Amino acid sequence: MQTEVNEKPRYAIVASVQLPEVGDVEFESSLTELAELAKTLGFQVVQTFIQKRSGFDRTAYLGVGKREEISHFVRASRHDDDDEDAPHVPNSSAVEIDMLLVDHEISPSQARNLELAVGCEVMDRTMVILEIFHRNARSRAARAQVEIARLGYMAPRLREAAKLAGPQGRQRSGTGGRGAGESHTELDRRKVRDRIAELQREISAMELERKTQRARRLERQGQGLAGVSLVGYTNAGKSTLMRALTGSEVLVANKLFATLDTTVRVLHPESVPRVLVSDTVGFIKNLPHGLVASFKSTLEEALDAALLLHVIDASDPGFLRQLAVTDEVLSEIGADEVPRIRVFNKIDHVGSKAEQEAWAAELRERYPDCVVMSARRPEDVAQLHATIVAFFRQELVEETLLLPWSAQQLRGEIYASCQVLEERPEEEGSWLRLRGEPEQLRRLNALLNPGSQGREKEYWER
Ligand SMILES: Nc1nc2c(ncn2[C@@H]2O[C@H](COP(=O)(O)OP(=O)(O)OP(=O)(O)O)[C@@H](O)[C@H]2O)c(=O)[nH]1
Ligand SMILES: [Mg+2]
Repeated sequence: MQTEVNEKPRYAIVASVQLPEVGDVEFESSLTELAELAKTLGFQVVQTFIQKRSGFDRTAYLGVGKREEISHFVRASRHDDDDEDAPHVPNSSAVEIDMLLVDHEISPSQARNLELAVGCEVMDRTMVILEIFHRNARSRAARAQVEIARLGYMAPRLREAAKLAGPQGRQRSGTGGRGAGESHTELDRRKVRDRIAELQREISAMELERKTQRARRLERQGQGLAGVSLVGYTNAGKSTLMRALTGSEVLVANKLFATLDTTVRVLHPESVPRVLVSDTVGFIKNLPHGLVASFKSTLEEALDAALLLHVIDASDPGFLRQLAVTDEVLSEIGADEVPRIRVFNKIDHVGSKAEQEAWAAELRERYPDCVVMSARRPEDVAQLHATIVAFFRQELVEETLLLPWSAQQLRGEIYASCQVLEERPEEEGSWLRLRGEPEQLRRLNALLNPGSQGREKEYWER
């Protein structure tokens, strides 16, 4: 795993093209987000260059004039004294720029041309996100998934580098004398393909293991799908809520994509039926496609859930866009059918008490069944806990069952999965008046009366 060797701050500049169909608010919030993402990678953004264009420049994303402006800025930041062209750019002398971040995904050749034009490394939005995922992935499965996405992204870029380097420039691409550029590219391509296949096999094996574990867990819980998933945009507060709702120690961090694996815990204080809460990976605008695909399995837990809590940062000016992105991704992974409660979190972070109240009222009006809360207020968390429990209770039905003395091993499961409203011991066993999920009551019925009504009769007649 990558350790942060270089603690020295690194300085970056950001560039973005504003297309005519993109409004100022959306454009700005995307840039702010990119700066946050950059911060997560240890970069400090010192300058932003924007250009309004009807489309991206085909060769190098930005137009010629903007490329030159940036190139001057970068050179000036390096105090390049030999460079008589190097202009005096105000404020540029304080730090040395070593990265240009671009707020779109650009093609390998655009990236390459842009690098040559501005004189420093270029990273596009996709690469930035992939890099964060790469650093934060913890479990074997998440690491493999991220590696596949990275390889998919890097492969055409390696080819581009080799192509541009050509036979004479091979040392530039760092390949060393290993045959002609072309065959080297071929070799790389095969290596990448093989590695992806290998990773995919690993993931399949892990998935199988996970499925078995999940089945076993569900079996043990004996309660079908009483699960809640916390989903939502990155940094919305999902893990914080998970912690508050389950009393567990999951990673909470004020950085993007702190959580990359799904964790599952039991709702605490425990309820009847027991509810499992899972925390999931955060969503983001333009999630690289390789990641959407590879994280589907991580998000599968979300699809298992009977209820989704869509957590939204109510204090973020860009919350509408974030909400829409989450809705889109959920729909892409086929989660439209799962009941959903919108949870507007971080209301404590909205300004004065009066502003918080006004904003909460507005949200409640706009989204009638939503919850507005702060994960930092225990009373709000208790309220959310109650909302979750109520959701699962509304589905419950009542039934009276006989638990024969010979089937006492089921007692634990019954008490864990149903509310026992009344218990009346009789000669043949205990009569239990239960409230539980219809599915679970059917299951208990089948266990207590295996196969047929006849058996049930036997109990009576014995
Ligand atoms: N003020 C305030 N801060 C909160 C609240 N909930 C969470 N936070 C903070 O928001 C930051 C992000 O919280 P997380 O719980 O890690 O967010 P997440 O949604 O799990 O983020 P990812 O794992 O990156 O998707 C942390 O610094 C939390 O302390 C809240 O209700 N109010
Ligand atoms: Mg998290």
